[in-house]
Amino acid sequence: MPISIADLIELLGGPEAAATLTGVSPDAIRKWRAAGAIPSRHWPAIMSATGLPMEDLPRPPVESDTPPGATAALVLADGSVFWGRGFGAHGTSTPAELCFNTGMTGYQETLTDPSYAGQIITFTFPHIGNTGANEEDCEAAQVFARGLVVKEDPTAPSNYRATTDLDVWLRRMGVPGIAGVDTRALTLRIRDLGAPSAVLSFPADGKFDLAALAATAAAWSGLNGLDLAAEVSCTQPYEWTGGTWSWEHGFATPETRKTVVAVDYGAKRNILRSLASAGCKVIVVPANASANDILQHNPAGVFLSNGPGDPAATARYAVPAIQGVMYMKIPIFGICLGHQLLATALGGKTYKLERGHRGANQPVKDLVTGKVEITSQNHGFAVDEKSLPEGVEVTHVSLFDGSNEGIACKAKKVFSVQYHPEASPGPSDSSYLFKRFVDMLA
Ligand SMILES: NC(=O)CC[C@H](N)C(=O)O
Repeated sequence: MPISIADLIELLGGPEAAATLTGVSPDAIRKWRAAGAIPSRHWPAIMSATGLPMEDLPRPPVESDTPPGATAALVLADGSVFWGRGFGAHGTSTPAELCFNTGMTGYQETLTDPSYAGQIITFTFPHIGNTGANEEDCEAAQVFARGLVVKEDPTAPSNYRATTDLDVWLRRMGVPGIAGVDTRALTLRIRDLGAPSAVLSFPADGKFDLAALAATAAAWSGLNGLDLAAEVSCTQPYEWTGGTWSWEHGFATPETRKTVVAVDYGAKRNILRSLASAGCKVIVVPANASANDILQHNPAGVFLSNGPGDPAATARYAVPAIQGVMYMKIPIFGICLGHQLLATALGGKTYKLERGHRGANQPVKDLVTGKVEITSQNHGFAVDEKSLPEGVEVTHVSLFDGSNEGIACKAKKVFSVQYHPEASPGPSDSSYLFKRFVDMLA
């Protein structure tokens, strides 16, 4: 069966296809592209490998095309433009991976999750902002996401816990938002084309240079190979105090006994709170802490946090530290990026998912008990089960796409999950994992 250029490029993936196209005449490449034979997400790689100038990307409409009422634009690397109404902070985001999150609640926790560094978040739920914003529902002191895309304009908040509205809060956080976007069309595009690079622009003067915005997005190398944990981590060790929040009591002040060192690759606060509420005295150390830096606190256990970016890039310095801790037979628990790093330290590999998992309704099967948990998730990379060495057990699997969601190595007293047992936002079906970890500690 003859294979088309488009199939060939899809099959090889962008960079490999680009390499095979080196030496092919620019005119031929232009012709294929004009005929729609080159999937748009591979253009940047192919164009940079073949030396074709970026100006060859299709020209987006000129400035005078700004539709009436539009004050912000989401511009994708392929030059397509989604117009809307800006809110939050004026300005233009740095280029980022455009992803979507299916959560219906908890937008403030999602926005402050440091694992979203390097990404622009599209919410598929159309009404974002209804419950305003407050000081308590923050998973970090700032928003690391580079922009926010929503369907409806945020309305005035209706919630007794709100202290301000989403627009004002986002402005304070210095992050631009865009409303009025057809988020269903955008989500289908992200699903079908893979998470594209994009720039969100909400300029104070209302002027758009769309060609420049598209070129900025297209020139960005994407999340592959990027170590973002180092950018969002704390810089000095500190002790975390404070437990989880409840409606009756607010934040708990639990009694803590066993010392746990939590490596901060971009830790969400509710993980630290969950560890404290499970009885841990939590010492947080920076992402680049060595095994010695960790062990000097004499921990009963070590926790590896969630975090942004490509796990393979962070692994370069995180894996030797984790292996040093494992050598001392200290129990380890990892979540999300922490799961990917633990798997790497055990000899496994990670890869980028075709479609990331982001939302609060992700079914995961516990292969040990056969039970299904509905989980909160936010990841674009995953552990390759085939790469796991003997002695490492696969404990959880995604019921959406069969990808890995958890591992354990009993001999080494370590386990980890790809999803978020601390919820925030989302269901707390999996909160038992914090107790399981504490029960392992001497
Ligand atoms: N929430 C996380 O820790 C995300 C891990 C990693 N950055 C990924 O996208 O897969």
